[in-house]
Amino acid sequence: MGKAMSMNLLRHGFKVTVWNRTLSKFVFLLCTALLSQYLEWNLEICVCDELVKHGASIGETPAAVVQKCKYTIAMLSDPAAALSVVFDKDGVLEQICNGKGYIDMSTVDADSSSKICEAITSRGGRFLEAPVSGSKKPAEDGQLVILAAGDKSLFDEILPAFDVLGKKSFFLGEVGNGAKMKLVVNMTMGSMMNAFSEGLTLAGRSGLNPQTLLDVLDLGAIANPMFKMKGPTMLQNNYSPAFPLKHQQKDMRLALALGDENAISMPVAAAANEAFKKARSMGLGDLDFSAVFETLKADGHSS
Ligand SMILES: NC(=O)C1=CN([C@@H]2O[C@H](COP(=O)(O)OP(=O)(O)OC[C@H]3O[C@@H](n4cnc5c(N)ncnc54)[C@H](OP(=O)(O)O)[C@@H]3O)[C@@H](O)[C@H]2O)C=CC1
Ligand SMILES: O=CC(=O)O
Repeated sequence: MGKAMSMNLLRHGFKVTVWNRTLSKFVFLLCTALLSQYLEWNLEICVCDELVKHGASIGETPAAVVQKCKYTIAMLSDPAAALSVVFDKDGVLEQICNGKGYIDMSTVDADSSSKICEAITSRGGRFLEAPVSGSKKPAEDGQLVILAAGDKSLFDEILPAFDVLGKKSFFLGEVGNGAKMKLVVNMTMGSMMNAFSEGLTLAGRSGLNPQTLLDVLDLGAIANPMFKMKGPTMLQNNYSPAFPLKHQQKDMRLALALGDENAISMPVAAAANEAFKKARSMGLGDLDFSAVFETLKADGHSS
């Protein structure tokens, strides 16, 4: 996601400095690779190297990026990564100060976002959480839906960048609201994906053509872009990752924790989370979240 979003900003004339944890790993590995000739290490340069070809500069650490830039955008896997990039050595806090803005677009829980906000603002910086809805393709096409909350003045200043990254930016008020909105959306999406997988499996096992099911669904009241896009690839057992399953399971887990805090019973989401956990235990975590379909195949045929 970070790569697609950076590429988009570059295409639209923004000056971009990038940092990725793997790049620092690569710098170290390259020296060793000269001796050991492990070719796969050369692949590791891709994430940032391609961006550099399109005009990006490289920051050696998160702190170096913040030092150089007025606005820093983070797009990281989960709460642990988001916290680490801010609080750890060479992290954002070492350079954030008055006049600088930090925008975290990762999907995290409201508590982690609030912790980051407090740390940034206590050093004089401004903070916005801005998780996004939409996957790799919408990120490449600048069609994300941005769910921002926090510092309104920072939101207004960063809007030209959001307008490039997304098709619509919502400002949802105080920090935490963007994180919560994103988790509610992905909890719904994850539950839908499981119902869809069960429908495809039931159709196939009961003697119907699953392709015909896709056509029927697409003409009715529950037609939606996700079924339309994922259905055909799922029927081909193609789970090339757009939204990694491990991240969908993380979002289910965080949404269930939000339900817990608010005493909301969510049996459907809880069952969906179990299915995603099962998929992870089957080694499918790095595939697209639609690979949860495979958990039903693993159950075997009934007579
Ligand atoms: N893919 C999608 O369709 C969408 C994803 N999202 C959300 O966006 C975020 C990013 O998703 P996506 O790009 O798909 O995920 P990826 O797994 O492709 O990328 C995760 C990034 O986080 C970095 N990272 C992980 N742990 C750490 C750490 N401890 N310290 C520093 N960096 C770390 C990784 O670095 P490294 O390369 O070194 O591993 C990588 O750059 C997630 O929160 C996800 O839920 C939101 C909408 C859509
Ligand atoms: O978070 C994933 C998405 O597709 O949105």
